[in-house]
Amino acid sequence: MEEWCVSMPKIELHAHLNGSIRLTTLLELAKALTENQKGAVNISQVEHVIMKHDLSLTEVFQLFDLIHNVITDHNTVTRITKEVIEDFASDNVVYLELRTTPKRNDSIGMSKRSYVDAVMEGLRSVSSVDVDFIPNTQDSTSLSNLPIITNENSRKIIIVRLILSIDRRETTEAAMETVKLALEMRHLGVVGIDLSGNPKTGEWTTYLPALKFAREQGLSVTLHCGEIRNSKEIKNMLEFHPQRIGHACFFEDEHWIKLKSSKIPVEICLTSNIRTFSVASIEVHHFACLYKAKHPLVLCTDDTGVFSTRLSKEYKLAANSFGLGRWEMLELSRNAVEYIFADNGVKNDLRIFFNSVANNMEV
Ligand SMILES: CNc1ncnc2c1ncn2[C@@H]1O[C@H](COP(=O)(O)O)[C@@H](O)[C@H]1O
Ligand SMILES: [Zn+2]
Repeated sequence: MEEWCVSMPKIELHAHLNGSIRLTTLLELAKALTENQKGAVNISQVEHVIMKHDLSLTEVFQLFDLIHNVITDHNTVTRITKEVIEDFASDNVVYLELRTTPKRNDSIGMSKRSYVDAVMEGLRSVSSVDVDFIPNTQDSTSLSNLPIITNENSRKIIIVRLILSIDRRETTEAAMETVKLALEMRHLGVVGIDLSGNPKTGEWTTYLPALKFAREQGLSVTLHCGEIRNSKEIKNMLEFHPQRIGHACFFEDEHWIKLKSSKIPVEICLTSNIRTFSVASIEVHHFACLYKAKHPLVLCTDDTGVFSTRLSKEYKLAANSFGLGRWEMLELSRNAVEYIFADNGVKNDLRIFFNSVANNMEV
């Protein structure tokens, strides 16, 4: 089962760059900080938090602060991007929407733009697999060259698009700057905007002007929605009708009704929800109910580093917990093609690709 989940081509639509850092890299970088830089970082604390199995949402956001204190300069951003892409590709993810919060740090001359440029440099510097990240003007991707069944010897190809995140700690102006940056960088593969960050912080309405502007300009929008109990926010977010939402853990009856009639696809992050106690146990996870109702769904990892997971593990967990067979898993993966933010050229190539995988599959 595990091997099958790895070999099956997959689509990842909810992965945060800094949360997907390799833990070995995080520790290496934390240890290499100079005494001066160490000021903000307590190494034994980093080690302690990394080793913990379950993390409350509060602890998760403390860990993100630690990670951000270690990943400060452009070269490090480039390095972790490269490693994250290699890790997703080795798990046979063929299409990845990677999201990250553009960060400004005046003391080292980092602007939101130069941060995203450093991410782009990371995409460019991957050499072990072919990375398709610049939208093609000829309406076709390198996927058309992909062998139908990936085997040991075939060279891997991964299509990567970027989503820029707004952190719930930011101001309306900072959010607007992120949206404008996304618009400027569309030709470089930026396809959407995400609202994330500690759900206990701030009001999502602070970002409404930026989110509305993004949508008016044709960017796709995904919102972290219902990570904590907040009935009014969930209701208003659904009324905004984003292209996708993430999590949907603390939904009440009226929210389920709204969600189901809206057909908004949900990015499901099983391990993340269990580890942060957002859902009591896998047996009662809302995946089962939405899957049964044939609601648009996509399995995602959220933060592979922080939650020690990979997309193949999420599929295996779903298969074991909800009794999905190989065919159902492939269908789940294939359906995600319909919810991607990239253009129709990419969508068509992925449809053709998954069709041939399905036609050649031995069940
Ligand atoms: C556990 N569930 C979650 N809920 C909300 N926001 C999350 C998150 N996981 C990650 N992030 C958001 O992504 C940032 C790290 O990646 P980047 O620095 O953007 O690459 C976190 O600081 C947080 O804002
Ligand atoms: Zn997330």
